Amino acid sequence: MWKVARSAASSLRQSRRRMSTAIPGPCIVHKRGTDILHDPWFNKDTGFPLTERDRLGLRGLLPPRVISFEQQYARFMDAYVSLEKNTQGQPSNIVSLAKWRILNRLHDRNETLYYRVLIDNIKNFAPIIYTPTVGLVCQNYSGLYRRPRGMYFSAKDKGEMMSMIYNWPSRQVDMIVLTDGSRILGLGDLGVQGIGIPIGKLDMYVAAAGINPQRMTPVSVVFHMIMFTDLGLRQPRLEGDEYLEIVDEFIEAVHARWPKAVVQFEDFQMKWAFKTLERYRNRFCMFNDDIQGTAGVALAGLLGAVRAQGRPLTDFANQKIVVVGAGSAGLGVLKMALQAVSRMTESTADSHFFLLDKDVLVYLFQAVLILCLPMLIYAILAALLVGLITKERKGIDPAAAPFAKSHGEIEGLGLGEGSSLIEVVKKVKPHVLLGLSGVGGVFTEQVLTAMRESDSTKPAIFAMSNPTENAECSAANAFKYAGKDIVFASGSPFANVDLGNGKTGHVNQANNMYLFPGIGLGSLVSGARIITDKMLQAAAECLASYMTDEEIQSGILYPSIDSIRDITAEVGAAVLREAIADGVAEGHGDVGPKELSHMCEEETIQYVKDNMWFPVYSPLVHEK
Ligand SMILES: NC(=O)c1ccc[n+]([C@@H]2O[C@H](COP(=O)([O-])OP(=O)(O)OC[C@H]3O[C@@H](n4cnc5c(N)ncnc54)[C@H](O)[C@@H]3O)[C@@H](O)[C@H]2O)c1
Ligand SMILES: O=C(O)C[C@H](O)C(=O)O
Ligand SMILES: [Mg+2]
Repeated sequence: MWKVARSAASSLRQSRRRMSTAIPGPCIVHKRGTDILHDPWFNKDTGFPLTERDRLGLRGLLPPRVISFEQQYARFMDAYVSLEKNTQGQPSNIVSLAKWRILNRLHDRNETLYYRVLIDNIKNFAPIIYTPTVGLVCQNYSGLYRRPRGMYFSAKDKGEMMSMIYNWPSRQVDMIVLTDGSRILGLGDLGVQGIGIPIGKLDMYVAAAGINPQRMTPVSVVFHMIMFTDLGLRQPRLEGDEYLEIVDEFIEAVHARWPKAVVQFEDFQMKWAFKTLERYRNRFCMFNDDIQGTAGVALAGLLGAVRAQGRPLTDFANQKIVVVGAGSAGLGVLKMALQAVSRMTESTADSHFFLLDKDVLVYLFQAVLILCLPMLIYAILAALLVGLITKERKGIDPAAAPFAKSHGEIEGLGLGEGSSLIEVVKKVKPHVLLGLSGVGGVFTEQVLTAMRESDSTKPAIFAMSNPTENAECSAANAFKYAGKDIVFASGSPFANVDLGNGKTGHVNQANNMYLFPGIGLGSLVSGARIITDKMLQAAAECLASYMTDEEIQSGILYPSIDSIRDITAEVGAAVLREAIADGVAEGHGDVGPKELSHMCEEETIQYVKDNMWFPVYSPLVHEK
């Protein structure tokens, strides 16, 4: 609480500095009177100057005293601090939802003020508007729903999408985050309630990348029934071609109206995540955040873990990495890691990656077991059937096949098909243990303790699953059982750990939030036709090189989220430069591809920064 109050004061000082340099241009508005007050984009609440009140027909509709932006800001922060005080001691879910509600009410009322407090206090507010609270919000979305935000497409809209797209009020849209709600964080299929995720991701786009909120759309495409959803259709999910036809129709409609919009696919279940990525990536400017954004963030962290051991980056090829969870994120990470190895050694034969997941047989047993056995027995049996993926495994997903171990590769270690996690860790002695399974606590005390025998001087534990309770282990347990010399990263935020003797176990947040805003922004301002592997690689390398050796030595692999706009500007510029080098940049607005290609590195960063929107009250000019 105290931290928020203190940072509010300093944020306000920073805000003033920024305001004094920025002269906001006028904003054309086609409405008057209460219509303006009810539009969060234009509304300034009590902040409308008297002359503007006269011009826009607002005189008498507001209390007479004009309250400055700074005062409004301070009042909001005071209310937030009071809420923290008043909810002290209450269960954390209740407190988090209360904080989300107060922010959401401001979002619904006055976007300029909302985004300013978000930008200035991103470290405190990211865990509320984004992971982990956003997961809780999605689970409770039907009850929390007050007013629409974003667009919704369902199976009933087949054949109508082209006209529906024109229902969106903004003429220009730059950024779309799309979900089908089928794999929301580690929480499963939440259907239409998953819309909370695109909303949270787009809030991060505004905060980190300065995407103008009037030029973005959160979208839910949902084609199914789910028991606890009040807001969705009560129908089975579409499958096969029927599903793809709908997504095809949606993406064609988007492209027809906004051909330069970047579309981010988010939280699709694995089969559709890969399928849609392959289907659209060479035709549209799109990417899948869970596969590609996560991969870049993980790779940056893994390279940091190599540096933390005092080894050259090329040693990455020798790192033994155990990945738990062969889903969209886990496979995305391994694919990018393998590309990095092949760049370093010109061969992938020597990579030392071990992948564990459920055997498909589990899925066959699942239905029977759930019906016949109590959940505890089911959980134990399911855990027993999770293990090392080898070429012996039947029905292996084609995307996982390149990482399946051959008998020859593992027999010397005494491992085989389905070897358990504890066996693998004990025998491989990995440098890195990385979880993207969505299952909380799979890095048990025994598994973490076995990491003490790692061949690394600084074993790395990445518990990347979200939200917090789905993390493979907590930060405290990681340091307690795996030792004080580990480097630790998690997808959801954990507090740093007090190691005693005045030492701190640093907690890194290995979350794709460090990359997706820069990938989206760099693609947008380069006018990229498509998003290539090299652009994604450039993003990851940029993030990896952001940290100093000193920081890395103290276990800090990622920058503080406080500097997310600067990071995003650099990542965006790296993506832009690679888009030019890769021949996919078509230019943005008045800036053509030739002009872009003549910019030096600093100029690209400045150009990206210049394209970032910053929330200030603009003078409103009424036009009929
Ligand atoms: N930190 C980040 O930036 C980030 C990014 C993407 C995804 N995630 C998180 O990672 C998790 C997985 O996401 P995904 O998109 O890969 O989901 P997914 O459903 O595609 O994959 C999860 C995989 O884990 C496997 N699995 C389940 N239980 C397991 C167990 N006990 N041991 C080993 N494997 C097991 C599943 O069979 C599946 O293959 C989610 O919790 C998600 O929130 C985090
Ligand atoms: O949403 C996040 O926090 C990261 C990631 O995209 C996820 O699906 O968990
Ligand atoms: Mg995601």
